[in-house]
Amino acid sequence: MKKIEHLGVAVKNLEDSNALFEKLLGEAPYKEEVVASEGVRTSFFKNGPNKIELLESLNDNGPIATFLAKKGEGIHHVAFEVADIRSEIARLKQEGFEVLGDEPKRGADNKWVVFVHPKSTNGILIELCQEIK
Ligand SMILES: CC[C@H](C(=O)O)C(=O)SCCNC(=O)CCNC(=O)[C@H](O)C(C)(C)COP(=O)(O)OP(=O)(O)OC[C@H]1O[C@@H](n2cnc3c(N)ncnc32)[C@H](O)[C@@H]1OP(=O)(O)O
Ligand SMILES: [Co+2]
Repeated sequence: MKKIEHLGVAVKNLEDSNALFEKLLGEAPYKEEVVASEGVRTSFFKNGPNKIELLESLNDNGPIATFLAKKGEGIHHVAFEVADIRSEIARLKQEGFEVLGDEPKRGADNKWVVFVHPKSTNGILIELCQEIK
């Protein structure tokens, strides 16, 4: 793992939360992006070397909708940047982590992504991200 790539925050309303985080961070989001495969609409804020990803659900049954229904708004996942996502998938599986899927999938912000189930990581949903060159 190279660094924390972003913190994912589940929100009910992206426009309201964009305005709130713009006040908090002192700058506007640098992008908004729909990731239909995940049923999410996202916005990204840079904060020095770090990023915050806000996620609103596009449907009533996707991961963000389920999370919001159960836990309300808040930190949803921690994403790590990796150099080689496929070798990280193999390594983590070997180490006994529950990696969700054998292959990376296309995520937001021009990344290949995969997730690790929170039950194998002390309750934190982990995302691995590799830049798509
Ligand atoms: C990819 C675009 C973008 C990007 O950055 O590129 C994103 O980040 S998209 C983010 C949204 N997509 C995902 O989260 C995909 C991975 N998540 C999943 O596959 C599911 O959410 C999963 C498997 C983690 C949970 O789904 P499930 O249907 O099992 O929901 P449950 O509510 O039954 O959860 C089971 C169990 O896990 C706990 N849980 C669920 N989500 C989280 C979470 N984000 N953080 C911590 N814990 C979580 C939940 O409370 C349940 O625990 P229990 O003790 O049984 O109540
Ligand atoms: Co993310």
